[in-house]
Formats: sequence, C-alpha cells, structure tokens
Amino acid sequence: MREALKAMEAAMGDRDVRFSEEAKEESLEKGFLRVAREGKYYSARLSESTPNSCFPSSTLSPNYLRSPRFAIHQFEEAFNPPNQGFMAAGRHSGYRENEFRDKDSDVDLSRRKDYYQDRERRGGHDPRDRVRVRQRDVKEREAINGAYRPPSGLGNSSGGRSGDHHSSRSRFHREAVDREPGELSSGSSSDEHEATVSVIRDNLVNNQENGTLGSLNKKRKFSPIIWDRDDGKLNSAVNSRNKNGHPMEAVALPPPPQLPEGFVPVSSINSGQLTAEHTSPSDVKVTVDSPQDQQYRDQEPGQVDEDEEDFSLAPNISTSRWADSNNGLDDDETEDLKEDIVPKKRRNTPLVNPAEQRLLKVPSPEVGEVIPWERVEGPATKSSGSEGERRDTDQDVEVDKNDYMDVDEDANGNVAENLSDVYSDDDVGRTKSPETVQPPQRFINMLQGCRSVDEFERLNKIDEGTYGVVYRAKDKKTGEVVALKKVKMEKEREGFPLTSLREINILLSFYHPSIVDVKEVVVGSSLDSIFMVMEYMEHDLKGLMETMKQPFSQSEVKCLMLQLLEGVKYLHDNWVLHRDLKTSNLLMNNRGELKICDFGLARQYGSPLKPYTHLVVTLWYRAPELLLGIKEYSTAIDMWSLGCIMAELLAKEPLFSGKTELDQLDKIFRTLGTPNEKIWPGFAKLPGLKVNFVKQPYNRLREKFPATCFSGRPTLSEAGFDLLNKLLTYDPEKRITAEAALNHAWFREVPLPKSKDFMPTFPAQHAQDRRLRRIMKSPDPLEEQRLKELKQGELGPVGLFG
Ligand SMILES: Nc1ncnc2c1ncn2[C@@H]1O[C@H](COP(=O)(O)OP(=O)(O)OP(=O)(O)O)[C@@H](O)[C@H]1O
Repeated sequence: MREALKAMEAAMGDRDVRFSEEAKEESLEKGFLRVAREGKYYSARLSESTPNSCFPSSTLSPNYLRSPRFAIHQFEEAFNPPNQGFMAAGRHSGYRENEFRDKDSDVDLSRRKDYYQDRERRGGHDPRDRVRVRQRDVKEREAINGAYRPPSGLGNSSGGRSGDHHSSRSRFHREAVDREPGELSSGSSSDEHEATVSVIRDNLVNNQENGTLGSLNKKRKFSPIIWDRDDGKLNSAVNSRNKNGHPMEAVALPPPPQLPEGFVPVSSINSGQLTAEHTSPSDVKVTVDSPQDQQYRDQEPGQVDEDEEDFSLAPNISTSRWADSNNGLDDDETEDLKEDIVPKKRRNTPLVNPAEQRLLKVPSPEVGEVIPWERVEGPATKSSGSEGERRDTDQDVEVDKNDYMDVDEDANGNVAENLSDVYSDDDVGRTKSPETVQPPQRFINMLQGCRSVDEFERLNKIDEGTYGVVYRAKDKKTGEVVALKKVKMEKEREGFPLTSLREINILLSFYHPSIVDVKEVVVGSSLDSIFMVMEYMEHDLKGLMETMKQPFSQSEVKCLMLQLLEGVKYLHDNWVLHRDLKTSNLLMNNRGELKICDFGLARQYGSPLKPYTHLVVTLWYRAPELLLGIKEYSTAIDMWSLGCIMAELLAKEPLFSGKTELDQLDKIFRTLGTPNEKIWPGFAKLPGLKVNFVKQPYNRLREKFPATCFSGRPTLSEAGFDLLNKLLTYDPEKRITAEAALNHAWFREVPLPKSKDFMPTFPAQHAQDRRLRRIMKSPDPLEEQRLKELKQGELGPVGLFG
C-alpha cells in the first residue's frame, strides 16, 4: 500500500499533489485519498481496505494508478461548463474560472475521521463490520440450508423454505389489511388468460411434484442499496439536468471481478490474471431461498397466507464498496458531490493480454499530447471494434443500396474475427481467446479540442428521445457511418444537462461489446450543441420485433440474453445501474450483436447518496419495488427489466403493458400472484401499498409460456422458465443476479444459444424515424407524453442536425 501511495504520488506528480504522512496513514486505513485542487475534488480509491473490493497492493501498479490521473483529466474536461468549452480538451484554465468550491487542503480526510468517530460515539459501526456480520450470516445459513447448489441443480426441491433464513431476524406486525380477491382496483381490464382454479391447482401440484417449483439455494449477490434521505428532492434526481455540473469525484474502481466459472464473455479483453485474488462488488454472497417460482412453494393451492403477520424483517443491506468511504462525507457539499458522482474511466480488464500490456506501456497522454492509435497498437493490430466500425461503414453502403445486410458477406470478410466472438453451438462453454477485443481509440486531441459536427454529413434522423435526437450520419473524412446523438439543451437554464454528462461519461468510460460505443464528442456551431458520436446500430429490439412476423426462437433469445446479461453484469460490476432497460434501449446490428444504449438515467450506486427516485425505468419494465415506491433499490431493478425483456423477446409482445402504475402492478400481480410477507419480507411496509390490490394467490406465468403448445403461444423449457421466474422474483433480495443468470442451465441445454453469425438479419430501419413509428403503435403513456412534447414544438432550433 505504501508503495502504491508512492506510485500514486509519482503518477499525480505533475499536478503537484503531495500527501502528508498523516494522510497516508489515513489512506492506508480507509483505502481512499481525497484531494482538493483548484476548487475541485478528486478522489482516488485505493480500495484495499474498502469492503467488497479487497485486492492486494501488488495490483496497484503504476499502470493501475494511472487511472486516477486519467480520471482527473477526464472529469476536468467533462465538467468544464459549456461556456468554457465543454470537452474542449486542454482548456485547463477553464475550471479555474469556474471554481465551485475553494478548499485549500490537499487531502481531505479529517472529516472522514470525524465522521467515523462520531459514528462510533453514536453507537454506529463501521460498515465493514456489517460485511463481516453478513459473511458470518452467510456461513450460518449455508450450514442451515446445506451447501450452495448451482443453478444447474434444477429440479431440486429440497432447499430451505423461503422464510427459514429469516427466522432469526426480528419480527414485527404489519397493519391488517382486509382484501378480497379481485378487490382492486385500477379500473383496468386484465389481459390474463383465464384458467380454472382446478387447472391452476393441478399445474401447481404437478410442478411441485416435478420439483420445478422446488426451492433452490443459490448464491446471491450481496447488493448494496441506496439510502434515502429526502423525499422532497426526488424530482431533482429525475430532473437533475437542471443542475450545474458539480465538481466530480474521480474514483478508481478495482479491477473487474472473476467471470462466472467456465464462462468467457465476448468482452474478453481480460483474463483471469487477477481473478483468484480479487473480490468483485458482487462477490459477497448470501445464501437465500430461491425465487419467484418458489414463492408459492409452501403455499397450498387456494391457501392464502394466514401467517402473514408473522414475518421477518428484510435485511437492511447497506454494505458497499463505497459505503465505507462515503460515510465519511457527511456535509451537504459532499453529498452534492456524491450525488453527481460518475464512474471513472475503467476497462473491463485486468489487462493481461500482450496487446493490452503493450498499450499500458505507453505513458498516459499529457495535456496537449496526441497519441495516435498506431503508437499504441501498431497499425496491424486494430481492435475488433475498429474493424467492426469499418465493416459498419462498408455494410451501410450495402444497406443503403438494398436495405438488407448480408451476414454471409460479413462472415466471409471477417471470419476469424467473428468466429472468436460468438456463441457457437459447439462452444457453449464460451471459451475464447482473450485477445479478440481491444479497447477503442478514444484519445482526445487535447490541443484541438472537439471536432465540429460539420465534419459529418447528416443522412437521416433515426429517433428522438427525451434527452436527445439521434441521427445517422457519415464521417466525411473516413466515410464511416455513425449515430450522432444530439444532447437536448432547450430546457436547460443552468448549463449542460447532468443526465447527458452522466451518459457521456459512462459511455466514454466503459468499454464492452454489449454496451454501445461512444467514440467522441463533437460540437455544433454554438457551444451548447453537443453530439455524442456512437457506433451505428441498424435496429433497436423494440422496432425490430414490430417488423418481425415470428418471435425470436429460443436459441436466438438465448444469444440475445447472453449478450444482454454480459453487458448488465459489466455495468453492475462497475457499480452502475442502468435504470432504463427496455427493448427500445437495446440496439442490434446485422452481425447479431446486441448493445445497451441510453444511459441517461444510469448512475452509480452503492453509496449513502441523496434519495433515488423510484420514477425510473419505463413503466412496463419497472420492478414492483419501484412501483411500490421503494427508494432504496439496487441492481435488482435492472434484473426485473431483464425478465420483462426476456419474456418480450420470446412472445414478441410486452409482458406487462400497464397504462398506469396501478394498472402495471395489477397486471404483474395477476400473472405472478399477489406477493405477501412470506415471499417478500417487508412487502407490507412498502410505501405504495395503500391500495387493495387483487389477491391472486398463484403464479400463472407458466400459462403464458407453456412447455409445449400448439396454439402459437411461446414455449419455454423448464430451465428457461426457471430463469424467467428468477428474473421476475418479487423480493429484490432473492432476484437472480446477472452473474448467476449467465451461469443458468438454460444456456447450456438444447437448443443451444445461436451463434451471433447465424442470427437473422433484417432490413435496416434507418430510413424511418423509429420513435414516431413506435408511438403510433405503442400505448406506452411515457411515449405518448413525449410525443405530446414533440408536437408542442419544444425541440429548439432546426439546423442541419436539428
Ligand atoms: N448508436 C445508435 N445507433 C442506432 N440507433 C440508435 C443509437 N443510439 C440510439 N439509437 C436510437 O435512438 C433511440 C433513442 O436513443 P436514446 O434512447 O439513447 O435517446 P434518449 O433521448 O435517451 O431516449 P429515451 O427517451 O428513451 O430516454 C433508441 O431507441 C434507438 O432507436
């Protein structure tokens, strides 16, 4: 650690940062350095002593330690207010004139110390203790419930009762709520398939006998939550675009976690070099009972819980890698700062393959220094991403001609590249060379600043969302076809929209094959027109499914879900919640690649931050805990969305298409059964549970996805249904994690996931404005609202690019 600190000093030496001995001691203890320079805060997390992120100091090599420095550059540039030239690289004088806070201290650790002492006095305890307690708890539970059984143990029904592991927790009574079946409600009709009680009962009994509803012990990600403080400020979280960008905290994240056993994601620029020693954010696990499908395991058909009052408190999970450090940041100023936290530049890699090592040997770019790609990689070793981009260009010409992409041509042209990057039928173990994917070229010319949007030729408008208008455009120099997302500024009175800053930062920072790549930021004629230059994707899944006659097959859904889960796992491993996963935010190209886009609502999680709004996630994909007003939520909200998406991919129609929040809940309850304290401890206390919802005691999801069917309904195997149930588990604590889902048996059974190369291709949608077309068809109230806004002409001046 000491060496690490020295290395950090050296790495940051040009910024004239000095750490006092005392500060070093503090840092060793807390794994966190905090620096105030020129009115801005920078934080570098050493992570060793932080819960959930232990890794040995040997990994804090100078290479690793470059990242705080990178991050500082990045944040300085990103948070230069627009009038100083947003993203105008090299304008370091900019922020000096815009100092948000003027702190003299170089290392701001004393408040943290005070905070801990204060906590101590108030009987609080170090969050790390909580981890230890939890870990002990895990062991105890494992002893009670038996050893961990992986998801492949489908059909095992002998797991612990869902309530068992809560038995030792404190108990409380909920207010009695008298409800009658069908009592609700929202006034909306249900689209459920009606089935007789006896059929349902038979199904349930059969399933139980078959063991399909049996409980499984599973490892559960010990996910951190967000602590709420202030209901009144909820809207500020939603409308945070109205805020000025605060000085940001550049946070060094630890190396990525170990991949699931036997699984090598498409993104494998990493290897297992560090995995044995590292702990990921998701590595602290608890054993819990299995999810949704077992929610009614102990419930006889027709039986409504009579012991609902006798339940246990849901655990207050509040441990995160950030919690320790952040607990020390207890003044408002710091809370503000934390609220606006964005992730630092980070790659999904412990950087071990030779190409990557070469890359690391190149010193980090200095201010004003241009580092051409060739200098890093050599001209012969372009990343597959770059190749992909070039292919995009070529293909797009093809698309323009006949509106179809030819996958064979593609494969012929790039066989080697593609073959290493797919889920082939005989390669379900997903082993692949770690050298297939390289990080993209994203060095910014610090002297010249951003390029102008004039360097692109507008081809057509693709879509328009809340925060941006997306165009298809061509780079005049390279001919490459890209997507340009113009940040909407018209409603901003106080500078650059924070949501866009977050999106730009996240997308510039992250690199993963399942996350849309932002190549650069360009400026329009006025400084307030900013464009993100993204790789162009021919489709979004929502639009695509609308054009399809048949739904995706199971093997195609598997291919898509694997990519989606990999992307979401990457986000969650990097402490980012997407918070708006839906089919229109999943892009697909005609190479069978799926990429997540729209990070406007994404944010970092895991700290005791300002309250998180529950008004995230488009209604149809919104988790029940959000619909019921919970504000302490975590990665599980994204996993629910994934359940809805999986069902939609299989059925080619949304699973729960509510018109209002109540209607949405009603639809969910009618399909999955009304939750109760037994299957979801804490349910009765949820803030939104003021309405008497329909009391539907059975999980009827299987009716929508039978194992066999001749009436055209989508079929789903037992394993597939098990995964779907686990994604759609009510209790967020029991909901499956991305990592566990990736290891699910469904992906290993026949039909195996389709290779990306053999995914179907579709006519490109670029000639149409996707959103307008979608709005015409979609009853999504949010979409309708947006259409209204569009019609009201709030779009600002129209130029070449809007
Ligand atoms: N890189 C891309 N390539 C092709 N199309 C894209 C790309 N990025 C976005 N789109 C299209 O533009 C649409 C809107 O993009 P995006 O969701 O990022 O905007 P938004 O304003 O944040 O939308 P929302 O209102 O859903 O929050 C997407 O649904 C997709 O159809």
